[in-house]
Amino acid sequence: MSAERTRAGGRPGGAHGGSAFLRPSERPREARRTLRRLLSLLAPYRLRLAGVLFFAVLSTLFAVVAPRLIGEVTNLLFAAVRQGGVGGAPAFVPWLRLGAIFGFLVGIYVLSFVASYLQQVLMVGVAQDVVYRLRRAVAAKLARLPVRTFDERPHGDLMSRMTNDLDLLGSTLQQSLVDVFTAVFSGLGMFAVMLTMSPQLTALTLFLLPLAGGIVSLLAPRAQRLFLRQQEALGAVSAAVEEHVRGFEVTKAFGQEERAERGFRERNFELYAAGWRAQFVSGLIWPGMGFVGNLGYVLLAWAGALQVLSGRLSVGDVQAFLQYARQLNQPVTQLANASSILQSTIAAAERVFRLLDEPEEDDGGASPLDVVREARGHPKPDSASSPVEGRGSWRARGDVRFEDVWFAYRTGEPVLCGVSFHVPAGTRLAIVGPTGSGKTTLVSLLLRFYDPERGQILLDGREIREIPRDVLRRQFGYVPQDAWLFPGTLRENLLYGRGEAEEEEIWEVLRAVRLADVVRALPGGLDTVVEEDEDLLSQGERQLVTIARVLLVDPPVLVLDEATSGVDPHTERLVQDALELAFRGRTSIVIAHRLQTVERADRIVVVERGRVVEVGTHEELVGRGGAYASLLAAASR
Ligand SMILES: Nc1ncnc2c1ncn2[C@@H]1O[C@H](COP(=O)(O)OP(=O)(O)OP(=O)(O)O)[C@@H](O)[C@H]1O
Repeated sequence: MSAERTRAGGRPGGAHGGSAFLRPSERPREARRTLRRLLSLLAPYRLRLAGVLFFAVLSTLFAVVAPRLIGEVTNLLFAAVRQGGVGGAPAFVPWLRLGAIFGFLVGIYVLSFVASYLQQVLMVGVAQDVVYRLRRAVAAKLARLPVRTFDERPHGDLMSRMTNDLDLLGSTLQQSLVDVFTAVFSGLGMFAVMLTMSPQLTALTLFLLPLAGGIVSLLAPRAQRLFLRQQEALGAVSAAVEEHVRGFEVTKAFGQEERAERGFRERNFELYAAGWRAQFVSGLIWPGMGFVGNLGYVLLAWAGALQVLSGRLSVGDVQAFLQYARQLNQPVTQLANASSILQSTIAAAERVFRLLDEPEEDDGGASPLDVVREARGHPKPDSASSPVEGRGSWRARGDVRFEDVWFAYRTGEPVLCGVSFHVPAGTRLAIVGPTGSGKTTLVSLLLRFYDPERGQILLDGREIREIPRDVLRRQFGYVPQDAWLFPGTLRENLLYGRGEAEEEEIWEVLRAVRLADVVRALPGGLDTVVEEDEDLLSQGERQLVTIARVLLVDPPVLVLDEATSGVDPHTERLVQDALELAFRGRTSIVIAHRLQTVERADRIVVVERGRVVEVGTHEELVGRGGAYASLLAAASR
């Protein structure tokens, strides 16, 4: 171990800071399997890792050799002083020999330093490469996960795979692994030298070494528990602060400042008490270890002195030995530290691998269904232009049919109960119903974010499960309720579903939805970067962008979740006009909130609690005086 590293490792923590073994570490569930998988990730870097090992051995040279050589210096000086007699000047000082030893020491020091540097460089490259590859794999995986996975987990949880877990993996590979290598090599090296010098003193050192570890194993679990409590208390304080800040106006409006402050004071005191205890107990560990270490040191010095007196060891040897004994503590604490970090890292890697192993959205167009259908003697509808075979070019006519569709997000809580309706190609369907009745779910099933539990959905007479997912989704242009533009340029947002288009075509669409002037007035035109939170574009203009996006794709079916938030009457008219343009010549399925949209629909489906309760045109349904008429009456109230 090089001198720098030894010093840096004097107080364990290394790159991760603090004493890792004092922090509660997570336990991986399948450590072996995860470790094997991690190693297989490292396999392509075999050569570079061999280099890391080689340089790790070299970098420990100084720590292993230096005390022995300095002991040699002591022996030479001691002999010279003895020759001169007590108080007299030494008769002969072997300057040449001393100079050679010091020169050698400097050489080894430089060599250790360079080796340590090269080892870092190699390891950083490997670590960054592995994490880069994993990050790409996770990103690709997220794109292939079914929507259900996102429902079932908090988004923060998934994001944390990408950030915290992969970061920890990177820094451990970069630092802790190197620490482990150097700790092992320097520990073994020093042990071997000590053994050659004095087996008795080595045995004594080995006996004393675990005593310091005993202090750690006595106090560390307690400290870990206390740190956990401190973390919980900190969480409670953060929650209180958030409440304070976010609910500031409500707290004030209801005159609850004092209550809020009292709550905060209590939690703050709990944090103070928990923090004090955790720091106190963990603070005992280092002095305790120091104390035991020093006692051992004294014992070793005494035993060494006895050996010198009996003529079995020289003074320089004992001095070297004492230095080794001191240094030996460092790899031991470093290993203890690294083992805790490694455990957390394996737990993090396990979470990443679990995500990578999540079942993906199947491709759709599952040929088994085709096979079954054909085996039963049903010809494939429209087989001349099959979406499976003509993957790239197939275009539906746009005939959509729901047949007795049942669906539940959670088993036993059906959201759709036997829904059936038909949207002939080129017609417009409005879906209306109270909030929570299942309108959005219908659209989610059509786009195959989820699959029905029973019944089927047909596009041009073909079960949508038989159509490859990518082909299916290309048939739909989706205008979501929330006109969300992702961070990027306006051009990228417009071409999101299309990839590329002629400049003129983009402007044509922009003119059609009457956005051209607005875009021209933007500082960067089409290349203006639109951020989520800034207001270069108004809400209505953002809606127009999402409509223009669909027009550029020109899909056979338009699915629109009509925005509920109102915009000014002028923009509202622009949006309506743009939508009319988008509806033209294609099948349209609209979750409608505006009367105007509903009135113009060829057919209206009224959904209530997951069931279709009425189907008909506006006039028919008004005349019937049923659910639709009540909805209208409620809306105009
Ligand atoms: N991802 C989900 N996981 C679990 N339950 C869900 C999920 N999405 C919707 N639900 C539930 O399914 C039911 C139907 O929801 P859906 O969003 O389809 O209704 P909606 O008619 O579109 O309502 P709104 O008009 O308010 O958008 C509701 O009870 C809702 O709470």
